[in-house]
Amino acid sequence: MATSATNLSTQSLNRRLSSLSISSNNKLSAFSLAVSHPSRKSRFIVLSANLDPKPTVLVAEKLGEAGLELLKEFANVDCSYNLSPEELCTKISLCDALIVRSGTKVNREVFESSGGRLKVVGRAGVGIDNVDLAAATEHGCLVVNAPTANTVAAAEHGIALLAAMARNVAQADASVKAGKWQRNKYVGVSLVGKTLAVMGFGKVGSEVARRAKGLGMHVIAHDPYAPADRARAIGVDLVSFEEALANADFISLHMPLTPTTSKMLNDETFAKMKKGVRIVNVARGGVIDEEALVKAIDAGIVAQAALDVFAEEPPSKDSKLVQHEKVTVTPHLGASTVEAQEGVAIEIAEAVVGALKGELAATAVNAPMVPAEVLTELKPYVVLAEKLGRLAVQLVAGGSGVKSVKVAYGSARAPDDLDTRLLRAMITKGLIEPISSVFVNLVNADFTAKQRGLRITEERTTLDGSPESPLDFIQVQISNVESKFASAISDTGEIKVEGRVKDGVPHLTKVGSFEVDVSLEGSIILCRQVDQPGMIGKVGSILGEENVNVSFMSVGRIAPRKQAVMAIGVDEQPKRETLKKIGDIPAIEEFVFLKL
Ligand SMILES: NC(=O)C1=CN([C@@H]2O[C@H](COP(=O)(O)OP(=O)(O)OC[C@H]3O[C@@H](n4cnc5c(N)ncnc54)[C@H](O)[C@@H]3O)[C@@H](O)[C@H]2O)C=CC1
Ligand SMILES: O=C(O)C(=O)COP(=O)(O)O
Repeated sequence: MATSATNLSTQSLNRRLSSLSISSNNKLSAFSLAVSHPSRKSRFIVLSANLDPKPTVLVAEKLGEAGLELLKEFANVDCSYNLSPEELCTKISLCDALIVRSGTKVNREVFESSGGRLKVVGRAGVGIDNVDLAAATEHGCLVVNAPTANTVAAAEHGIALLAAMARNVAQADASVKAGKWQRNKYVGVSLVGKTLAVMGFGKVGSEVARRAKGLGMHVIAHDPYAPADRARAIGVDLVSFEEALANADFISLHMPLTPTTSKMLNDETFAKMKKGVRIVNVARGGVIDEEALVKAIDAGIVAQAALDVFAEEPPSKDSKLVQHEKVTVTPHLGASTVEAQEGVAIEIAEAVVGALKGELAATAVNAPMVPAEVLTELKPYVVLAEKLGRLAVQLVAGGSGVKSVKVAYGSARAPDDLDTRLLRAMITKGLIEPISSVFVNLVNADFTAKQRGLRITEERTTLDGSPESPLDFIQVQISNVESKFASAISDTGEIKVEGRVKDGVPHLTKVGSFEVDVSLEGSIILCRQVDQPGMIGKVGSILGEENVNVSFMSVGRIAPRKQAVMAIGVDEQPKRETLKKIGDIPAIEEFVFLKL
């Protein structure tokens, strides 16, 4: 890896070659050019090009070796720890994926600086409060995490802090090392028979509860979203927030940091706690109002606290909370066991590699998670959905402005058995990409549609028949627009295209009110003509003369010798003159060429 910075002034632009990334075989793998433009607000525009077919993964915090090995099999891996925010923003334009732990803020500026190249952010752990999910989604960047591999480590650390706090282990240790022997000062309290309130009964919370029961504690839990049967199975009572506060001798926090949980423990809530309560936090510092905690300790409401996490990390050296003798602290070590870090590294490397390969991630945070078996089944319908979107939008006459799209799914399956989020996203992609420079994927589809004022409604028709295949047909209708191919307008006035999957291949089966049957591969010419003999031959020979290969032809007609629509699948894009020759055939009333 080499970095060079050279100043090249021009009249109006101040360009700076910000970084050069050289792959291990010393070939230039990518470059980025940072341009600061005086007339624009933005500090710089990053132009970058990837000259290496292998994607580049920036690992910005320490990751287990096994995960790095997995990444290296597939990508160029750049391990650069302790980057400043500016360095991260500069480097990111050369990266397809970024892997972080809790110590890196992946904010909006990071996504903006990536110049669209960053496709995946992998959080090697659970909490994604350090990643700006809205910005990621707006930039079409998938965020994945590693939600399971550090659960036990975090729960064990919670229990370690609970016991260490109750028996003053850290304070007594420091005292002995300072040459003292203060046996009376460090008398502790017992855990057995005490009530522990677990706040947030998810993966870590339930493992803490299980272990605390083993220590003879009475465990209650508060979690508005936890299933009661999971709590019952462990022998834990789910209670209200107020009940938990009023009854707990110990409170252990295990919820994510969200706008709702931010400063959940504050002056008001400390006042509702049992006098002498002890608090453990291995979740996120921000769920406690730290100033209020210091006050509650000094007022004798809270007897002790044991904290692994802080609102600001690292906390300031003179933090009253950290320095308080009744507070035991660790530097965010919950996930830091050898075993957990290996597990997390593998879990995140697999998720990031899968996402870079275009697979749908099982641990996606900002996109629908689609189980592998559902995906296999839906695959051809996903292709069909995108192609129908592409066809429909190309039928709109310029300037009409697409605002309202109705998608109808015909299926013999019960509505609950058909998850259409993936299909809707692909239709959106098909509708938007041909008419804009925006890149649409599963992550940003709904956001992009909303931003463009595109309203997509879905309707399902439950059909009789076999629920073996997930869908019978998909229809895309665009309302309140004119069409450049009038025959695509249905009886009810919308542009309408319908498709089906036949033998695993997506087919166009209806245009407006005309039934056709053409496989959706290559591109399509649609012609409306007066139904008469010889039309297929005439059009076919014009295309043949111009060396355009016809893959499929189908004619749909209202009645013999009346109007018909001919759909012709072509492998190559015909030249403008060739299309004109088709249009000049006297019986052809209108025609359109559609790129798939
Ligand atoms: N200190 C460390 O190194 C580690 C910290 N963590 C943190 O621990 C926390 C829990 O992680 P997991 O159990 O894996 O997550 P999880 O998602 O399995 O569980 C979180 C639970 O909190 C509940 N919850 C959400 N809002 C709540 C509210 N207002 N009140 C009560 N409960 C609420 C959810 O329903 C869920 O059951 C997260 O904040 C995570 O970032 C996790 C691993 C290591
Ligand atoms: O997984 C989590 O939520 C954690 O807090 C662990 O953080 P870390 O990966 O150790 O920086």
